[in-house]
Amino acid sequence: MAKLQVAIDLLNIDDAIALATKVAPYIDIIELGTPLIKSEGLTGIRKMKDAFPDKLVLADFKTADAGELEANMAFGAGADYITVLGATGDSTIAGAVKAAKEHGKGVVVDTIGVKDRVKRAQEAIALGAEFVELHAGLDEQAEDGYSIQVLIDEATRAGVAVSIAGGVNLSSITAVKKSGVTVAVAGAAIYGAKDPANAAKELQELAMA
Ligand SMILES: O=C(CO)[C@H](O)[C@H](O)COP(=O)(O)O
Repeated sequence: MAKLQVAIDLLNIDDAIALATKVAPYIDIIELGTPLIKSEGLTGIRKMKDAFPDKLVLADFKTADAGELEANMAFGAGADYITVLGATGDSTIAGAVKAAKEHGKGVVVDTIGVKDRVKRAQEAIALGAEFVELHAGLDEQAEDGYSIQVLIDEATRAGVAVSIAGGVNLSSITAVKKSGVTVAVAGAAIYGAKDPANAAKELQELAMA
């Protein structure tokens, strides 16, 4: 059974909260996507956590430096998780982990742009990350020949707690879940659906099957 995370890549917090209200019954983790955080800042995190105090809120900071400082900012605003780039140095991850321990929260390391995602995932878990996102970002997904299967294969051999992000949808969720992920991340498959609540419900049913 995998948890389901909705990645909200909208630009307006009121729209994001309206979407989260529709899908919350089927979702474990509400992610404020990087564009949403750049648009709305820490106030957006506060508003989302205030609206959903019983849900886990993930701030997709994609932190590249000043790990402890940025993690303190995110956790202080109410986030339960912050993302830190796997491509950055170990000390940045370690700094964010230090802040997470002080707040009783968690660090998710995002492997976007990392060549050897499995090796970096194992290193990140050793540094104290709660789980690692095996991630093909929106640009990589748009490249010719992209298939989520590469992430599914990596999850199968990672041997550590991972999520998959990058094209999780109703067609791929069963294979994603079977790969043993801790969390399946779905963005466009939910916020771009005609009926986001129904899309989230169907994804959750398959993630739990
Ligand atoms: O973090 C992200 C981009 O950097 C996206 O939220 C993540 O890739 C989700 O993608 P999708 O919409 O394909 O589910």
